[in-house]
Amino acid sequence: MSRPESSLQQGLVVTGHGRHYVVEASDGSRRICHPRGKKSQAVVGDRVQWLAAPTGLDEEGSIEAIAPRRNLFYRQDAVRTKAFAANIDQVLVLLAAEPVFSEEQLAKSLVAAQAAGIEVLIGLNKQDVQAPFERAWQRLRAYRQPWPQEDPGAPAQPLYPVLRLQLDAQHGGSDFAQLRQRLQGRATLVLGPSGVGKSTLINRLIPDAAAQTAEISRALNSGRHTTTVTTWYWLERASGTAVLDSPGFQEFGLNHIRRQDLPRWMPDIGRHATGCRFHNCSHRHEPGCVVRAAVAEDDDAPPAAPQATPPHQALPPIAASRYALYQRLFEQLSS
Ligand SMILES: Nc1nc2c(ncn2[C@@H]2O[C@H](COP(=O)(O)OP(=O)(O)OP(=O)(O)O)[C@@H](O)[C@H]2O)c(=O)[nH]1
Ligand SMILES: [Zn+2]
Repeated sequence: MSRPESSLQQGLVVTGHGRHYVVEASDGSRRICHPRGKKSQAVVGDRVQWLAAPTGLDEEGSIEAIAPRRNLFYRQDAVRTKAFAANIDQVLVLLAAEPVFSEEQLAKSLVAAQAAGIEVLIGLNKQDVQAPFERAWQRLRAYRQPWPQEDPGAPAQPLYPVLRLQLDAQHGGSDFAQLRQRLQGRATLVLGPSGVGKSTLINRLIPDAAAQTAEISRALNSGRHTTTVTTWYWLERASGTAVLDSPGFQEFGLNHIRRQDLPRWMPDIGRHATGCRFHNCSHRHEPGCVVRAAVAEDDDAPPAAPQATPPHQALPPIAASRYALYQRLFEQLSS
């Protein structure tokens, strides 16, 4: 009996668990695929070539090849650093008035995203919980601080976009329209600690998300809670607008990042780190360090007048909390 040979097709990995992946074909249909061979480790967001099993034999396909990735995002568990998503345009770090967030976790996720060449934005949810929201908003002051751009003609931009959200309300919060705009045409990975409103956001953006996840976990038969799996949801396939739900970011790690590269991924440190006496200055104890000289006395002090010495003119000071984080991350990372 001769069977028709199936041919290679293009697909997108929309979720995966163990050695099972859900691959979406160009017509939107989805099926479970196994990777061919032991080494190929696909992650969500991978563009793959897959082969359908001959009709009538098996529903499951096989992943034959993974296309080169634009970027790759890592997370950390107790034992190792693991890639978990690829080809992402943007990371949204979602925080909330409550629970109180860890600035170290925030800084780490920003560093990881930037090191992967991915744009970032921060959302602060639960605007209705007023006093805690105000405290959290103040804690984000260094992140909201406008910085002059490298191009002297360009207007100053916040270190990171920080959006005020109220995701369980009809209006979505002061900056919800801006969030929608920033999501448009991009694949955005949503990161954030437990309880900040990630599910609320996903369900709001994708009304049938719960049904989709139920279907996927049935298909994968994972028997696990589905938020342990990163999943790709389309908001609008035609424009390439998608959001990716992800496991909580307490598992976040930076072991793949070299500590001497840290200033590149902490733009407030990096922008100042151009005039130190030693070219390999670690910005911790060296004489003639421009970074240490630029650290604000403390975070509650009014912003110091910009230093007038070129080439650092008009750069704002580095917040003391950000410099402390730099030191801590530097010590955590391997050389
Ligand atoms: N007050 C207030 N509560 C909100 C807002 N958005 C979400 N919540 C509530 O915050 C709680 C946590 O929201 P979830 O969407 O489950 O948070 P999550 O980030 O998915 O949490 P995990 O599933 O633990 O990762 C829920 O009780 C929501 O109803 C908001 O804007 N204001
Ligand atoms: Zn220095």
